[in-house]
Amino acid sequence: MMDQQQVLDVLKTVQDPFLHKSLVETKALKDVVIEDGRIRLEVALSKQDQVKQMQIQVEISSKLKEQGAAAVVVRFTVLSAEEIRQLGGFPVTLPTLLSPGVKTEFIAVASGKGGVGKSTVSVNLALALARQGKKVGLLDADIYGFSVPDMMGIENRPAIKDNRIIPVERFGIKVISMGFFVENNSPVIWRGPMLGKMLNNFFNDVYWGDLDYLVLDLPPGTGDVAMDIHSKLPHSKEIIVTTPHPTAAFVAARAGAMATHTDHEILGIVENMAYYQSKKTGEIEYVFGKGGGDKLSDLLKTELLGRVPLTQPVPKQGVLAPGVYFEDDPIAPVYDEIAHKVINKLT
Ligand SMILES: Nc1ncnc2c1ncn2[C@@H]1O[C@H](COP(=O)(O)OP(=O)(O)OP(=O)(O)O)[C@@H](O)[C@H]1O
Repeated sequence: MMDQQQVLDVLKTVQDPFLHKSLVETKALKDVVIEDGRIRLEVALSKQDQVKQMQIQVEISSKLKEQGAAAVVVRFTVLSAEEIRQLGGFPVTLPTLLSPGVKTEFIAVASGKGGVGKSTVSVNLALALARQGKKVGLLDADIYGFSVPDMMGIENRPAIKDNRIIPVERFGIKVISMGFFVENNSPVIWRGPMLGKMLNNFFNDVYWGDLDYLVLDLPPGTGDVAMDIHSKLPHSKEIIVTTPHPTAAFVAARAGAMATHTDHEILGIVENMAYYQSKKTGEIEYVFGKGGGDKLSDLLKTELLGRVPLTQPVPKQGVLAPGVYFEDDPIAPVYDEIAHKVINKLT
């Protein structure tokens, strides 16, 4: 007569193919029913992969049959991101080419919809972190709508050394963007699997070296690519960018919901284009409405990290970087304050 202990003894000898730990260590067994020698199991793996599932199904069922089971049915589910995190995450944590021994925090910048200033916030947060003496990388993962190279005025391309991509350095930040890999700003028309591969390359083949923070400019919304990144980076922390309009905050809440769904901790909200202050009279106008940032932080039970006013960066003589608020720009302290809060939260 088969019993649950025999099932566990067998699962001890079968490994999760991605975590390389036994299915007992990963607490993969979610349900088991044994009736007249017939066994029905529910097993959670760390990723959904049909080929691996088939192999494991064959392995488990042949081992249980050797023990006397008459029939074995295995149903597969996926471990939650939290379970994976508790197990120490995937052995190959992304990006793999970070210097060993250095703890890099991933900060993903997300938004509910396009055009709210997600890339602007990513770039200027990266710069503000660097101003505080941190080693910072910036990954423009907005694959369809990359804009970081233009904003930072990057004209050169990454070098390739020993089969690895070396990020371009600009203002002390190591930058990688899809824009470096397309000709003449041509539109990216790739579909899901190719994009997934490109992202893997960004994570795996780029030599990031020594980083304290890797800021990720995510694609807007909750589409496939954003979802993919969420699941690829189980440890990343998120900042959500919204405009002050309450409806925009409502849309941004969806990006927040995706973050929480994938167990990403939300560091806080940045309300961009929060108000316009007249340079002549000092009068403040709420051009895009008011209260969106507060509403979103209430909804997501997180902090409002900062309000960035509507204003163009002051150009720096001889430097082309139209999206950068340099250290002497009146807006720089707003970003410094946001960076300061982020550093405190992550320390
Ligand atoms: N606070 C601001 N004041 C004035 N202009 C801004 C501000 N923030 C962003 N912009 C401008 O708004 C436009 C959209 O910004 P940005 O590209 O950062 O948005 P996005 O959310 O990343 O958009 P997408 O998702 O489409 O890439 C840019 O031209 C940018 O320079």
